[in-house]
This record gives sequence, structure tokens and C-alpha cells, in this order.
Amino acid sequence: MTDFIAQTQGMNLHLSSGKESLHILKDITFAISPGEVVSIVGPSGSGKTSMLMVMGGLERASSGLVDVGGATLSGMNEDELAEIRRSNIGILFQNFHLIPSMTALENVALALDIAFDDLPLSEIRSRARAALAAVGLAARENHLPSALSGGEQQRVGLARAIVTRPKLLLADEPTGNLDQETATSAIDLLFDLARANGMAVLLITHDNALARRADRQMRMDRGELSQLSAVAA
Ligand SMILES: Nc1ncnc2c1ncn2[C@@H]1O[C@H](COP(=O)(O)OP(=O)(O)OP(=O)(O)O)[C@@H](O)[C@H]1O
Repeated sequence: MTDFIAQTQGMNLHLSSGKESLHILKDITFAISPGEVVSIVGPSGSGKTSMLMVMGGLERASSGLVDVGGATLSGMNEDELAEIRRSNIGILFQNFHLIPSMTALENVALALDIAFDDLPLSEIRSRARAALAAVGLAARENHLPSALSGGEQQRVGLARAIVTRPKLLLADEPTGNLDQETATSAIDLLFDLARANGMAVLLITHDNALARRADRQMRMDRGELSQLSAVAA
């Protein structure tokens, strides 16, 4: 049980739309190990993002078990969920979500400052610098997002997601806004960082070639998750 960084058992998510209750995620039993990269493909509206939201403690499952970093999320209050997110989880979005008025370094440092409110400023700066160097952006740390290319902005997003050293990275279409070449290099980097840090990655993508590069490939269809393939170790 503790070999997994995150797992669900018989997890369901119901959301209401007007008077209707929609069964968004159906009886999902899933586990991901440290250092493992798992991709999820599936049609639009099938529940992929909802799955990430539940795993990230941003949405509460309606029933079943959700366990992240050895802690069971159901029953936790908002503060406890926020603490689990801070200490275990990194999130990478399609649209980077960088703060436009802050430099690359400040964007990364802010994530660290929020996650660990007792970290000295010198440590925040050095760790943020190291994260930017890890994504090849040491020379761009004082640039505003508007002065960076899409691929560079996504690398800042990646630096921000990993600077807290999360055990689980949730990535929702992280290359959706990048051209093929830039997307490939961003994903190479993501995989290298995952391997180097033993970080598990749950990767949502519409790109089948990218999905196939994962250790394990899953498919979401109308709220049901199934395994597509496992790559032999
Ligand atoms: N807050 C909400 N209230 C009601 N229904 C919702 C809510 N959020 C999502 N849904 C519905 O849940 C279903 C799954 O949405 P989700 O975003 O998880 O799909 P997805 O597979 O990630 O789609 P896409 O590939 O288009 O991003 C959709 O039918 C969506 O309309």
C-alpha cells in the first residue's frame, strides 16, 4: 500500500449541473508509484481533468478512497488538503498561468514562498535559481513572461511546479500550446526531472505519440478509466 505515491479505490465523482447530478468519474481504482509516468488519453469531456482535480485535492470525491502521500483525503478539512497539496503535489497546466508582472525567478520563488512560509529568503532565491537552471533558463531569470517564448514560459511553469520537490506532478495538457519540436523538448525535460527526482507524473494529453512515451498508458472514456498498455521494465 505504501509503495504508491497516490491511489484511488472505487472512487466516484458526482457533480451537479442545474437539477441534474452527473456521474463524472465511475468506480476508479488506480495507483501510481514513485518515479512512474502514467498518461491518460480520452475524448473531450470524458473526465480526465476531473481525475486530476480529485488526485490534487482540488475536488472532493463523492465516494471511495483517495490517498496521496500516504494520507487519505476524504474527511480532511480545507487547511489539511492545502497542506497535502503544498507538501506533495505539483501542478502543470496548458496555459502556464504565470503572473505577468513577475519575472521568471519571482514566479518560481513565489510558489516556494507559498509552500514553505518559514523558508529564509536566501534559500528561496537559491532554490528558485536552481529550478530555473534545471529547465535551462538560468540566463532568463529576470525576464517577464511577456519577454519569453511559449516554450520558455512552459519551462518556467515546469520549474515552478518542481521547485517544491513534489512527489506527484499532475500535468494537464502541458504541451497543448506548443509546437511539436518545443513540446518534445519540454516533455523530454519533464521525463528527465521525473526520473532524476523519483517524482511520479500523471500526464493528460491528446497527443497519442506523447502518451505512448509514458511507462503506463491509460484511457478515460465516459468517466471510466482503463489500462491501454504497460511498457515492460
Ligand atoms: N464544476 C462542474 N460542474 C458540473 N459538471 C462539470 C464540472 N466540471 C466538469 N464538468 C463536466 O464533467 C465532465 C468531464 O469534464 P473534464 O473537464 O474532466 O473532461 P476532460 O476529459 O478533461 O475534457 P477535455 O479533454 O475537453 O479537457 C464534462 O462533461 C464536464 O462538462
